[in-house]
Amino acid sequence: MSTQDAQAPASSSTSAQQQHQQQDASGRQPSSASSAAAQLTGAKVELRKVLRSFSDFPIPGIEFVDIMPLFANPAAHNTLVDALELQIQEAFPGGRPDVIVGLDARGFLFGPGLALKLGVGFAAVRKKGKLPGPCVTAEYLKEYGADFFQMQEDAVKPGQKVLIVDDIIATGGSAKAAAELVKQLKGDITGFLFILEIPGLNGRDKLEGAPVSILMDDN
Ligand SMILES: O=P(O)(O)OC[C@H]1O[C@H](OP(=O)(O)OP(=O)(O)O)[C@H](O)[C@@H]1O
Ligand SMILES: Nc1ncnc2[nH]cnc12
Repeated sequence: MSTQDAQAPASSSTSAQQQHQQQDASGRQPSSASSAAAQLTGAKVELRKVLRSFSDFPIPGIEFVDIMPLFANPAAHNTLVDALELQIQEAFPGGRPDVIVGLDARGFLFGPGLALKLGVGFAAVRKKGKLPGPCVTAEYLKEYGADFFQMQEDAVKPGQKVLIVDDIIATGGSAKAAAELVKQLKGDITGFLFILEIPGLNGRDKLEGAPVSILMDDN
């Protein structure tokens, strides 16, 4: 194991919405936008401290970023979901999506909770052979192998606004395949949201036509 051990972020369980409504230390009511921006900046700092990484997992040469500590502690989990909600408001000003599409398996850790918080539906992209009924299929290559993804044919309705979410973008192969599935279902992809990016793999270059937002982006 390397880097930091899991720590709970200092953040309280105050929701993003509640935080908007609080006054600052001087007693003035800060603008909702600047309050949200400050909350988001603080959350990113705290969440970074919680991540850890493992060398040579699952195969030699891969530096594996472990996101599980984000979910091990309720304060970190709450900070994450609040931060993702704020990131969506900041990065995708066109309004809420109709559906959040999350990728098997780590996109399932926070995608449904985020969809619930936004009051929208959640749809699953699963590895081949796991979903019953008629499905659409797309092949993809990722950082350490090839695979197939599927979605149920009725998971997204034609014209629905779709936000695709996953924990990590590495080569971008998984997210690209998820986008192909949404396009097969005639969904309208409004964007891609990731918690973090593995640098040096140019994953974003594979995702054309919709904005990409990364919560823990260094830029
Ligand atoms: O950008 P890419 O190169 O496609 O890599 C990113 C994908 O790889 C990881 O999933 P993985 O396939 O390891 O499956 P898991 O979520 O089931 O662990 C990660 O959760 C992303 O989905
Ligand atoms: N380096 C990495 N760490 C964690 N998850 C990954 N998925 C693809 N590449 C990864």
